[in-house]
Amino acid sequence: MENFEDGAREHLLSVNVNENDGFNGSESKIQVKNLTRCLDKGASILKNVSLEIPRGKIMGIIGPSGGGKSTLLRALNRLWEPPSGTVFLDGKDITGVDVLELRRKVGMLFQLPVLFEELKPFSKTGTVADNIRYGPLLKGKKISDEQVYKLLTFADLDSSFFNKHGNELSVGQAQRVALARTLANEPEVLLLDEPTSALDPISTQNIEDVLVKLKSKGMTIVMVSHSIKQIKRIADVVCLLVGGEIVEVLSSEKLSEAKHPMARRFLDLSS
Ligand SMILES: Nc1ncnc2c1ncn2[C@@H]1O[C@H](COP(=O)(O)OP(=O)(O)OP(=O)(O)O)[C@@H](O)[C@H]1O
Repeated sequence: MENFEDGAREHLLSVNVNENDGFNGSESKIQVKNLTRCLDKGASILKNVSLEIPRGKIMGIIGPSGGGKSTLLRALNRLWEPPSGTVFLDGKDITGVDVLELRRKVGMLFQLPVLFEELKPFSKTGTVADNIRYGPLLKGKKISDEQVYKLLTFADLDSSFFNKHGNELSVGQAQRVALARTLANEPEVLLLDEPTSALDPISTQNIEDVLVKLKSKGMTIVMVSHSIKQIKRIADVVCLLVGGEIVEVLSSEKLSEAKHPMARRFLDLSS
């Protein structure tokens, strides 16, 4: 953590590690129990999915297209509203938690970053700094310039980005700003839906490095990726989702030992 100075470290650690919450490192941060999503026409996107997402680790979610990966991820911060009694954060049913509070705790980064041009009622300019400040301002907290610089540094962006606008950034830079903006909310969990699929290898590595740093601070990370290589590089645990069902959960070193025929086929064709 050479670049991340004390203030910002405290800023993140204060929310990521809570010694008194009754869990230890080996227990689940998120539990999914018998989660099903059916479409109006009767088809199921998710079929009775149960999953333990370990605290302070990176879990990769992989599987063929249309298998329900994004739907599962979106259920974890109620971008899709799961039925009550199916998703728990620190043992608490997330459908009983205020949705904005939940989304601060469980932040999400998408495949293509979108920076806000106008941030009513706080700013009309929509600079990188304005974007980073937006989440905390919504709950009445103004973060200082110094904290913004520290979040930029943490996301591997130098201070020249502070006053830039979204249209001056590459997709990779915008993705790192989006990450800094999410981190300004001090999330405990980070959900990522193919966050590097639009990025070049160097930008991809920058994002992966930041994710590994966040994990080392105790953050729980859940990442959907189509890259088996990426999953092997950074994930601790891998969940294989095929046709709306979890067919295997393995440590990433044991991915090649997956037994389910569809999972095997997917892995063979992807490697
Ligand atoms: N709101 C919706 N209404 C109708 N069908 C939906 C909806 N959301 C998802 N689906 C369908 O559910 C299935 C699973 O979608 P989902 O995006 O979760 O899969 P995925 O594994 O993330 O796919 P990909 O890897 O292609 O992104 C797909 O067939 C999709 O078309």
